Amino acid sequence: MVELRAVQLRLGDRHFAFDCRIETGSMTAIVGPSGAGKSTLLNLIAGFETPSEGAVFIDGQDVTALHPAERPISIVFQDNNLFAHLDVETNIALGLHPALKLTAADRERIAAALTRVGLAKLGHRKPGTLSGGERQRAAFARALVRRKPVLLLDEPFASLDSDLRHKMADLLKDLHRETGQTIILVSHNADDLEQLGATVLQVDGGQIRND
Ligand SMILES: Nc1ncnc2c1ncn2[C@@H]1O[C@H](COP(=O)(O)OP(=O)(O)OP(=O)(O)O)[C@@H](O)[C@H]1O
Repeated sequence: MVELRAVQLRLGDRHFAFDCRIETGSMTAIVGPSGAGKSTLLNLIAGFETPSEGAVFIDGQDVTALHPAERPISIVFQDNNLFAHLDVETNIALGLHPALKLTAADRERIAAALTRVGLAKLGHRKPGTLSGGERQRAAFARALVRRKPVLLLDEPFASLDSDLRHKMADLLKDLHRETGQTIILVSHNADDLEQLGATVLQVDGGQIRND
């Protein structure tokens, strides 16, 4: 499970205090008003923010001092963090092996992930030549090949039209069923959450709301 134990964090004049458990294998949606602290909660789990007090555990391991790359997670963020100078395929390959030493099986996995997100023909394009939705799908494909125990997504469907939103939500559901990963996402969209059947974690004023 993913656990935040008495975590405290200050960013500017904002104070965050999180204490919660997210069950292993669950699909959990972090919801709440703008500025509530949803992305901050995700950043604490990912390791982009470090608590001033308390600890973050993932599957029983204290990861509080670990760099994001050392944590058993993959991430899809709003800005989809793709490298602009590398083509889509290479961006995805980096999710598998930072040194890019790919086997034939790795290449097959990359091709399969691209096909699954509907980008089979765009593997050789640079992110700058793709639409926002295509970039988001490429970031999703990278998370697909990594297969870490925890998948974090911040507004993963934000720049997709409603048709594609549905398809990607279905894909996420299939992935969840197949891999049993713990999936934690931030979403503002009630339709997406209903479609995903996600367990809801309410954040407000920098804390978890328990009602
Ligand atoms: N580095 C920072 N320095 C100062 N304030 C920050 C910093 N990072 C975030 N904040 C503030 O903390 C609050 C929570 O931010 P966060 O991004 O977690 O909210 P959110 O719930 O994800 O909001 P949204 O739905 O609008 O994306 C916001 O008021 C934000 O301005």
